[in-house]
Amino acid sequence: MLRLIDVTWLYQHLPMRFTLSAKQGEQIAVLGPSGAGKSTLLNLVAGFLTPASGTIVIEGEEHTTTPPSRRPVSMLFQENNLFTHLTVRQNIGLGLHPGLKLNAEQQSKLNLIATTMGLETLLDRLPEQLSGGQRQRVALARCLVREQPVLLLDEPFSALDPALRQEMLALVQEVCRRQQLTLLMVSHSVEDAARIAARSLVIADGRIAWDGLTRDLLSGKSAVSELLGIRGQ
Ligand SMILES: Nc1ncnc2c1ncn2[C@@H]1O[C@H](COP(=O)(O)OP(=O)(O)OP(=O)(O)O)[C@@H](O)[C@H]1O
Repeated sequence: MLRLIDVTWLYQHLPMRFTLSAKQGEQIAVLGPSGAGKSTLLNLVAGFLTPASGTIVIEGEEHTTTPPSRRPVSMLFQENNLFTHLTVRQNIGLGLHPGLKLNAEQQSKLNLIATTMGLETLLDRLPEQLSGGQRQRVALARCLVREQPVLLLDEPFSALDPALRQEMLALVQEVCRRQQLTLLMVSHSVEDAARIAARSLVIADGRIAWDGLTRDLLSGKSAVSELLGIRGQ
């Protein structure tokens, strides 16, 4: 369970305020125009930004000022998620232990997630020896191996070609269902959002301008559809 109560963040020109409640295991797409505050919302939940006021509750505990590493949250960015001098195995291992001292149980957890994500033959490669899709797969594996209940994805697959993007979305959806993860995923594509999230938020000018069913957005019937460039039939 995730709750944001009047969480504010002040950039000089754009005060932002978010109130939001998500059930455990709920998948939510975060949509809206460029510069509206989508990444800011995720960064507040992850703890990379500390709110000026308001309250953040995750899994029944207040985390408004908890540092990112101590929040029950994993976050995946659009790019630059991996350490270039570390192998795939080490990059995933960082999700389990910052000093990479893994015990037997952690080692087997790492191997299991690598197999689930189809990375078992790539474990000794460096990121530069991987394709863009494989790199994001490794980054996602590092998030998932931490087994945190909240997963935040900030346009994670937008640099990938459409077929690979669909494949990654299907993978995320399956993992979220299996592990009952609460997902917030920023996307520029309502179609991508619809594949993975029944519920969407539309952020505009630092506020949640709309919160409802993704299919209502897609149909173009909602007042905010226009904001996303969707026209009703
Ligand atoms: N560190 C910062 N200092 C000042 N302003 C910032 C900072 N980071 C972001 N902003 C501004 O805050 C606003 C919201 O940024 P944010 O990155 O949350 O938007 P976004 O909806 O994720 O946009 P995009 O879709 O383009 O990634 C933008 O106007 C941005 O220029």
